Amino acid sequence: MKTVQVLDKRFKLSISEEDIQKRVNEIAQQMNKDLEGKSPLFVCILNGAFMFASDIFKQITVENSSITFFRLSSYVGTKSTGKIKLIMGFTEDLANRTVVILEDIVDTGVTIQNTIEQVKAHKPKEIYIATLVYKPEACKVPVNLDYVGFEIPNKFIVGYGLDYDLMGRNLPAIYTLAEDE
Ligand SMILES: O=P(O)(O)OC[C@H]1O[C@H](OP(=O)(O)OP(=O)(O)O)[C@H](O)[C@@H]1O
Ligand SMILES: Nc1nc2[nH]cnc2c(=O)[nH]1
Repeated sequence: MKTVQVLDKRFKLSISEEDIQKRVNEIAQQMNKDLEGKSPLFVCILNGAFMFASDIFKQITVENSSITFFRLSSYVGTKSTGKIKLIMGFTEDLANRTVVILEDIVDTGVTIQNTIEQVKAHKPKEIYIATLVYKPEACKVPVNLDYVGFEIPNKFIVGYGLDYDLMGRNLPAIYTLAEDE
């Protein structure tokens, strides 16, 4: 399937399901090496990262790994509102833990920056950051990403957890908004 229609917009295939799975696998294997002996706590940023987090976490073999969920929201349609809303915070104790933040996308960087601040407030031992997709041209804040699946141009994407007006999250590949949309 080379193009998809999501609501009123057309999107073109940009990262295939096979390429995503291959890259996710590589990242998970690297994490298994880096996190050995650290009893890491993975933090999935809902909603968008649920698919990435699930695919990564299934392949984590590090002893005493656990996962929790944190929910923020800022996008409406294809645009960021610039304001982050905290919808669901942490219930776990992050103090002195190795925390691995799992994001689907770092775009302007505002969400990841906000997440890092909130995680830091809980005094973790260290923080690793993983994102499946990164838009370097769009990112407005300095952020140190430990694991990046794909660097992509500054265009709106959908699929593999990412939505357009709540739709399209179930697509197993990533699609980019068509040029003429
Ligand atoms: O780098 P930024 O410009 O801040 O954008 C990245 C964030 O945008 C999306 O979340 P969204 O606010 O759409 O919520 P959702 O995950 O529930 O779709 C995505 O899941 C990231 O968390
Ligand atoms: N669906 C979607 N959500 C985003 N959040 C930040 N950037 C994007 C994007 O390109 N697509």
